[in-house]
Amino acid sequence: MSSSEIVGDGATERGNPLWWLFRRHGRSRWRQFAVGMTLSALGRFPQQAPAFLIGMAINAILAGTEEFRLPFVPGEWLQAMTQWEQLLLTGGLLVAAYGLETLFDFLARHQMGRFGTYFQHDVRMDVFDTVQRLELGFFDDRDTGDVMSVLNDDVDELNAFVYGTVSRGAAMVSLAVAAFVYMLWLQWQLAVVLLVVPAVLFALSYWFSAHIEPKHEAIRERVGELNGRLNNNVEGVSVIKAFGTERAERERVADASRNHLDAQWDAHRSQAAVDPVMRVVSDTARVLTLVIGGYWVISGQPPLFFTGELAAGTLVSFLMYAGALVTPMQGITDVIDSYQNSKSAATRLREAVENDAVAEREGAHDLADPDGAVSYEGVTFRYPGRDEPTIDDVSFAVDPGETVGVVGPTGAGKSTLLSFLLRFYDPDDGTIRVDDHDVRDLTVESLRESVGYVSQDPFLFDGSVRENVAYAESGRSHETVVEAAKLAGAHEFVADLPEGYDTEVGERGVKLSGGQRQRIAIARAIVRDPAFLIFDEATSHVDNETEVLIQRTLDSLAADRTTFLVAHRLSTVRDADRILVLDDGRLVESGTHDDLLADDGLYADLWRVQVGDVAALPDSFLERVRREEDVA
Ligand SMILES: Nc1ncnc2c1ncn2[C@@H]1O[C@H](COP(=O)(O)OP(=O)(O)OP(=O)(O)O)[C@@H](O)[C@H]1O
Repeated sequence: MSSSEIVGDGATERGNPLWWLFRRHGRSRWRQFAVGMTLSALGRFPQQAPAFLIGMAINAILAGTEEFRLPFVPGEWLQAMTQWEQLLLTGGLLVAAYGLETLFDFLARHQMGRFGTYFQHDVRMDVFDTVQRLELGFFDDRDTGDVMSVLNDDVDELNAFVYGTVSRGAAMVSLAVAAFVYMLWLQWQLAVVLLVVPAVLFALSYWFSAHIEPKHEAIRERVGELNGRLNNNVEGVSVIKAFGTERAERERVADASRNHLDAQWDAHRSQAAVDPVMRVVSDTARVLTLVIGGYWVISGQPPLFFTGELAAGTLVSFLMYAGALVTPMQGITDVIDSYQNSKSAATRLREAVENDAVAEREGAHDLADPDGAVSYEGVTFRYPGRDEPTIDDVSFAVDPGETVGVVGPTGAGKSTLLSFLLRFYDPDDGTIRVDDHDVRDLTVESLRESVGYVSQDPFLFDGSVRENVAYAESGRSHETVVEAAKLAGAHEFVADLPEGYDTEVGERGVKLSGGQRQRIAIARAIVRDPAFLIFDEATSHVDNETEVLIQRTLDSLAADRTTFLVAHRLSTVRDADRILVLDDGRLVESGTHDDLLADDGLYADLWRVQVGDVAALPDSFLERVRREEDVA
C-alpha cells in the first residue's frame, strides 16, 4: 500500500492542486502573502544598487573618465563635491542600500513566515477533519503510516513550498528584474542581448520540470511505503520480539528504505545532470560579456551591432549584474524541484480532503431521544475484494429495551452485522432502521452518541483510568466515573492501582491486563448512559467470576435499553430475550435459549460443545468443523 492510493486518478486533470489549496486556505491571508511578496521584490532594488554605485565610483572617482552622476540627484550638486566627498557619499549610499535590503528582507520573511505556518496549520486541520469523518473501510485498506505520511510529510511540504518555492522563486525573478532595470539604465543594448540567457535557462527548466515530476511522485509513494513498514515495526514490536523476527523485519525495512533510496537517487541524478548544463550556459554568457565589453572598452569602438560608448566601470557594473541576472537562474532547478515536490504533496492533500468516503449524507438529521427499536431489512454486505457476501440477506426486528444475543461460529459475520448500527460500514443492500429512521438519514455523531460500544479488543488511550472512562464525556463527575466503573466490575482493581483513578494506563493500555482493559472499556461505554449497547465479545478476556459479576450488572444495565451481546461463551447470552444465530453471513436461527435448544439446530450443537456434551454432537456438525479446519 502506498500513499498514492490515498489519491484517486486524474488528480492532475482538475487544475493545479497547489493553486486549489491556496484558494481554499490561503485566500483569507492573501494580504499577508501579497505584502510579503512585495517587500521581498522591493528588497532586490537596494540589493542591486551597490553594483551600480561601484561602477560609477570607478568611472567618475577613480578613473575620472566620466562625470559623477546618480539617478534623481541634481548633477550640479554632485559636480560641486570634491572626489573625497563623492567617495564618502558613495560609501554612505552603499550602507543605506545594505540596510534597506536587510530591512525589506526581515519584514518579508516575517510576513511569509506567518502566512506559511498558518497555511500549513489550516491545511493540516482540514485534512485531519476529513480523515476523522471517513468511513472505517477507508482505513481497512490503508497503512497507518500511509495516512500519517499525508498528515505529516505532505503538510510539512507546504511550508517548504511557501519558503522554498514561492519565496525563493519570487526572489529570483525580482532579482533578475531589478538587475535588468539597472542594466537598461547603464547600457540598454547589452542588457537586451543578455536577456537571451534567462530565456534559454527558462526553456531548459521547463523541460526539466516535466522530466522530474514522475520522479517526485515515486519518491512520495515510497515514503508512504517506508512509513507504513516502520509503523508496523513499532506497533508490532512485542510480536516481532516474541517470534524473533527482528532480522526478517530488518530485511523488509531495508527493502522499503532501498526503494525509497532508489527513487531519491533517480531524481537526484537528473537534478545533478541538469545543473552543469545550466551553469555552462550562464558562465558562457558572463565570459562573452567580458570579452565583448572588454573589446569595447579597449578599442573605444562598439563591436557588432552595438552603438555608443562603454566605460570600464560600467563594464564592471555590467558583469556584476550579469551575475545577478544569471546566477539565481542556476538555482531554478532547485525551485522547480521543490515545486514538483509540493505539487505531488498537494495532489494527495486535495484528494484526502475531497475524499467521498465520508459517511454522512447531506441534510442528515439528528437522532433525538430514541425509543430503541432496531430493524434490519434484507441487509447484504460484501467487504471490498471479497467474492462471497459477509452478510447475506439478513432481516430481523428488535423492540425497544430487548436484549439480543448474537452467536455463531468464528467469522460468521457477527461483528460486521453490528458495525452497521454504528455506521462503521454501510450495507450494499437493505436498510437498517433505528426507531423509524434509516440510519443513513441520521447524523453520524448523534447516532454514535446514542450507542455504547465495547469492541472485541478495546483500544485505551494513553492517559489515566479516569480520562479513559470519561473519554467521550470529559465533563462527568468523579462519582459518575466511579459508578460506571462499579457497574463494569472495574472499581475494585482500579482502587488497588497505585494511584487509583489517576493511574496512567500506558499507550493502548499496555499497563493493564486484557480483562482490565475490557472492564475499563465497558465503563467507558456505559458512562454516557446510551440508548443502545453493543457488547462485541466484551467479556471474552475476563475470568468466569468477573463475568458473572459483569453479567449481573449487565442485566440491570440492559433492562431499559436495547442491548446486543455478541458472544462465543453462550452462557453470556443464555438469558437474552432473543438469540440470533449467524452462519456464514446468514441468519439461520432466532429465538430464546430454550426455543433454540428445542429446535436442535446449530445453536443446540454449539451449546453441546460448550457444556462438554461432545458425544451428543451429530456427525454433520463434526464433519463441518473438520471441513473448516481444513480450509483454515
Ligand atoms: N475489514 C475487513 N475487510 C475484509 N474482510 C473482513 C474485514 N473484517 C472482517 N472481515 C471478514 O468478514 C468475515 C466476518 O468477520 P466478522 O468479524 O464479522 O466475524 P465474527 O463472526 O465477528 O467473527 P469472530 O467470532 O471470530 O469475531 C470474516 O470472514 C472476516 O475475515
